[in-house]
Amino acid sequence: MDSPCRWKEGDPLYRKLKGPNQWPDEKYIPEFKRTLQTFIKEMTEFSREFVHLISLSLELPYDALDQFLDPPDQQMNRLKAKRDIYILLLHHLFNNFVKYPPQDALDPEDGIQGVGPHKDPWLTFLLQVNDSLGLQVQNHSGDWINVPSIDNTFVVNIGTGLEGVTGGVTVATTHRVLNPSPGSNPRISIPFFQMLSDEVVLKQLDVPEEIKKMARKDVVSDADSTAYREFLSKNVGEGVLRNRITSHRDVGERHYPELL
Ligand SMILES: O=C(O)CCC(=O)C(=O)O
Ligand SMILES: [Fe+2]
Repeated sequence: MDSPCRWKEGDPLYRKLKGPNQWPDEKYIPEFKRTLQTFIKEMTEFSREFVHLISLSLELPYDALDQFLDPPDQQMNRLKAKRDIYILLLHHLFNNFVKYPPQDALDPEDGIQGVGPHKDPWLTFLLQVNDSLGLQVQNHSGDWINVPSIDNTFVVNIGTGLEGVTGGVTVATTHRVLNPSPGSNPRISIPFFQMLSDEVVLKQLDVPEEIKKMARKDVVSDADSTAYREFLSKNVGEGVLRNRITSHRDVGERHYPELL
């Protein structure tokens, strides 16, 4: 779970993208590391069961999607954190992770968009910790719909990789986050990303014809899907690296100029 950096001279560059977790000092946040390690372990097991349910609902063997994931004991999943979490944790204990301040607390130059329209890579399980609105999903007609927080409930986002391997039956969720309206509380969320194995090349599964017919052809999305095409032509590690350096060009120019 505490992934070491696996890259060594001569290895593909994408192996540099995974490194050890940066835990805050226990003296400031006692139990933080242990609590989160438990959370990640339980989410890893739960998300594994969840992909089995997706396979079964597509009338495939329960483990049909496992080939795209690392074995359970080596799988590295990802929680998203922002730096100010550590400060928040001192006050509220565990349940805070990504914080979206209300619009009136933002620098006007930064706009009100917490995260722009996009699709995730594979499967995301999102805990909305408090009830400040911000997350929106785009329906098939192109309208943006608020996603309210419901107690003890995960929001599950389907990603482009999963859409690709099911031949479009499980449509990737286009979503975005707006900062909460002026005067609201900050919005807090904990996204858990189930990660694909870097070494696999995604390929379409043999989904039965009568299920494949259910794939929608008329989906409107404000997010483009180039990442998905990358995933189908190269292994996942290459696709992720290329996607990161194009979405964060400044970082790409500094660390991977030869790839741009
Ligand atoms: O914070 C959220 O609620 C969603 C964040 C998100 O969409 C992402 O990190 O991919
Ligand atoms: Fe997302």
